[in-house]
Parts: sequence; structure tokens; C-alpha cells
Amino acid sequence: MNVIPTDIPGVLILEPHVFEDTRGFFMESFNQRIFDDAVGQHHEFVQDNHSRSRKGVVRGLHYQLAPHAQGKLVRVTRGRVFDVAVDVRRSSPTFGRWVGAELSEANRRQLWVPPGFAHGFMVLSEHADVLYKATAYYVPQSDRCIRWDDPDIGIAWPPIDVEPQLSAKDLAGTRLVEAELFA
Ligand SMILES: Cc1cn([C@H]2C[C@H](O)[C@@H](COP(=O)(O)OP(=O)(O)O[C@H]3O[C@H](C)C(=O)[C@H](O)[C@H]3O)O2)c(=O)[nH]c1=O
Repeated sequence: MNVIPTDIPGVLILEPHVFEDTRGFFMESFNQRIFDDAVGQHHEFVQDNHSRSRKGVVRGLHYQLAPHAQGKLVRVTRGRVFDVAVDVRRSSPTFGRWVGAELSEANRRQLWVPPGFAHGFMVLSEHADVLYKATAYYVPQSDRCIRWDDPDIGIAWPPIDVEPQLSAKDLAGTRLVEAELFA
């Protein structure tokens, strides 16, 4: 596993080892021991998610409030997305900062988004399948959304040739300054 740090301590890009041969490829998409070593602590995953979206769809920026905060290990098995993590811990030195990475079927990269971060992505290909493991169960009452285009965060979303498409919930997302966050 190749581990690539990002500008925000704790948010990591992971590149699992891929075994390619004439048949195709094999990789361990998740290995608890290797993951814990890479991240530096143990995280228990309790839920796997899979969403499929069309080009231009933006899902996020979502997080669940404590005590239901979710760490997410995100990967893409079809297409390409720009995946983003935003630090929403008020006491963090990187509060309000974001990191983004292109995750794709081709690069097989994964993004580790620790608890305390909002997560979202924009689909860059015609379709994309995003699969991610979560360290806490879905608790809708604790779910919160910050606007994808919050100027105070200033995410540099890649240019695409279609109109971004968001759910009504996401279009109604709050600004970071108004949001219920983590201490
Ligand atoms: C997240 C989730 C949703 N649902 C149900 C609730 C809705 O009836 C339906 C669609 O939910 P939603 O529109 O919230 O799905 P996304 O917009 O993809 O939400 C996700 O988007 C960003 C990228 C995230 O990181 C979060 O995992 C999650 O918030 O699935 C469930 O049953 N379980 C779940 O864990």
C-alpha cells in the first residue's frame, strides 16, 4: 500500500497494491491490518455504501454530528470523481480547510476521510460508482450538509461541461459559519 499524505493531517490518499497479469488485475481493496498501519490507528467499519451518479452530480458536503461521526474510506470502481474532505472541527488548526483528490476506476486510489470531516464528490465521467466504508451507522437525524460552493471553504471543483446537479437537500445546505459542527 502506498500512503500519500495531504495538506490536512489525517486525510490520506491510499494506493493499494495491484497485481496485474494477462487475466486482468487483483487487489485487496481493504485489509484491516494494512489500513490500521497506514492510518496509524484502528478503525472499525460497520457499513459499506455504494452510490451511482451521472456526470455533474455533486453529493455533499455531508457529515454526521457526534456521537455518530463517520470516518469514510472512499473508492471509485467505475468512472472518475473529484472527492473532497473538509475539516469541520472548530478546534482544529485546519478548520474550514479542504483537500480534494481524483478517485477513479483507472487510478484505484482511495481517500481516507476521518471522523470530523465533511465529505462530498463531483462526478467527472458519464457515470461513476462510488463505494465507501463507514465507521459509524447512518443516523439521519445527525446528518448535516454544508453547501458545496461555500465561498468560505472555496473548493476548487474541476470545470465540467454540464450543469452541476444536486439534491434538494444539498441545495439547501448551510454555510460553514451557520452549521452545527464538531467542537
Ligand atoms: C447516506 C445514506 C443514505 N441512506 C438513504 C437515505 C435516502 O433515502 C437515500 C439517499 O440518501 P442521500 O440522498 O443522503 O445520499 P447521498 O447524497 O449520497 O449522501 C451521502 O453523500 C455523501 C457523499 C456522504 O459522504 C454520505 O455518506 C452521504 O450523506 O439513501 C441510507 O439508507 N443509508 C445511508 O448511509
